[in-house]
Amino acid sequence: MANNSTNGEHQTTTKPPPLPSPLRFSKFFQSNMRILVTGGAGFIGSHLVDRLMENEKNEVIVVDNYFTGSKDNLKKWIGHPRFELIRHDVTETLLVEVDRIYHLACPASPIFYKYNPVKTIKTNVIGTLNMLGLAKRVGARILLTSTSEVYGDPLVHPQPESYWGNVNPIGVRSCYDEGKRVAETLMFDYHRQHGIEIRIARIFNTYGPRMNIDDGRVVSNFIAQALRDEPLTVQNPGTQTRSFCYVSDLVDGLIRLMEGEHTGPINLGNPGEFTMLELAETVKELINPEVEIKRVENTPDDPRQRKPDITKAKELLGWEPKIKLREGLPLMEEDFRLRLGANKKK
Ligand SMILES: NC(=O)c1ccc[n+]([C@@H]2O[C@H](COP(=O)([O-])OP(=O)(O)OC[C@H]3O[C@@H](n4cnc5c(N)ncnc54)[C@H](O)[C@@H]3O)[C@@H](O)[C@H]2O)c1
Ligand SMILES: O=C(O)[C@H]1O[C@H](OP(=O)(O)OP(=O)(O)OC[C@H]2O[C@@H](n3ccc(=O)[nH]c3=O)[C@H](O)[C@@H]2O)[C@H](O)[C@@H](O)[C@@H]1O
Repeated sequence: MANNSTNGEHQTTTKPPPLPSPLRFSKFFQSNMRILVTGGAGFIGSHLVDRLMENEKNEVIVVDNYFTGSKDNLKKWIGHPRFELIRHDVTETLLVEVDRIYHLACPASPIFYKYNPVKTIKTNVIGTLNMLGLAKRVGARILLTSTSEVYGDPLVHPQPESYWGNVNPIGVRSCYDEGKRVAETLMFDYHRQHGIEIRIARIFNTYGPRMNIDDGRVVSNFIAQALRDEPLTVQNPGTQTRSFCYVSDLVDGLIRLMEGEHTGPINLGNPGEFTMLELAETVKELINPEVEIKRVENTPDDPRQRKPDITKAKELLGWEPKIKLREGLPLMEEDFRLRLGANKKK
């Protein structure tokens, strides 16, 4: 079972990238970097937009269909002269003059991506094709937010980028994990065939403020449950593991990857690994020591373990996460308290 040998990073292209639009060289052109963020109204996307907007040389355009995202996440930028927000579904074509494309659009919570699996596949395949077509037409560099789910239920632990994965192609999660695998394939085919500048991040579970309260993912579920005095629902067996990365660390990694020299795929995640029972105990201790922990049925094909090998991110991007789970959970708790109107217990 070993690691597989052919990894994208070594497959170079001989074609030069296409030239940007002639408008880029016109005397009226402003020196700003124009950046498209698909899925920018979502959890990670809106934090990425905040960071990109801090640089006064950046203009940011967000496209989103608001399936799981919300204008609320971007309210501080609406009306800003360097910011534009477009209601658009990435399964339809789009033409905008941009230099960079951060392609995040895709529901990420298993509950939401399984809700309409055909739409999830279309978003991953047709959506990524459309964004690659745009990148080709305007000469933009494009970054795909892929996922640790491309490793499926991994038989190698921790997971390096060279591992090809253990994925069920016909299961209820396949719309997402196989969808992202095809999206990665498309990225490399456009790179080899058309010289497009690509970047691929394989993101491991990320958490933080602005996650939807009823998002269904484990960290947001446990925090909301603890604040509502509801039992923390640990899905069986409870020994399955995940590694949780705080969103500000992740955004830093995404920007380093986009502006660096390497195509990836590169794992971005926090190697701290916890069982779901350990996570529940930690949330209970930090947020509500009285809350009950309840065992519930799991869903099919739930990966049993996940932990990123981040050697490449360290060496090639000089990146590693700074915020530990015990530091990140209280930051998220504060945001959830405000939104739920839950007072702190003395
Ligand atoms: N959060 C994580 O732990 C994690 C882990 C691995 C990968 N990722 C990837 O990162 C990206 C962002 O994840 P997130 O956690 O912010 O999720 P999210 O659901 O909060 O954000 C996704 C955004 O994409 C939008 N969207 C969905 N389908 C669309 C479509 N067809 N057209 C236009 N917009 C569409 C949604 O409305 C939402 O604003 C996703 O691509 C996800 O696969 C996230
Ligand atoms: O890291 C990733 O690549 C992926 O991480 C998550 O996928 P998953 O880890 O399955 O997300 P959760 O729904 O948060 O589940 C994590 C674990 O917690 C368990 N869980 C979930 C919810 C809950 O209430 N209780 C509970 O024990 C699940 O069984 C699972 O074992 C994201 O939602 C995916 O979009 C992302 O691509």
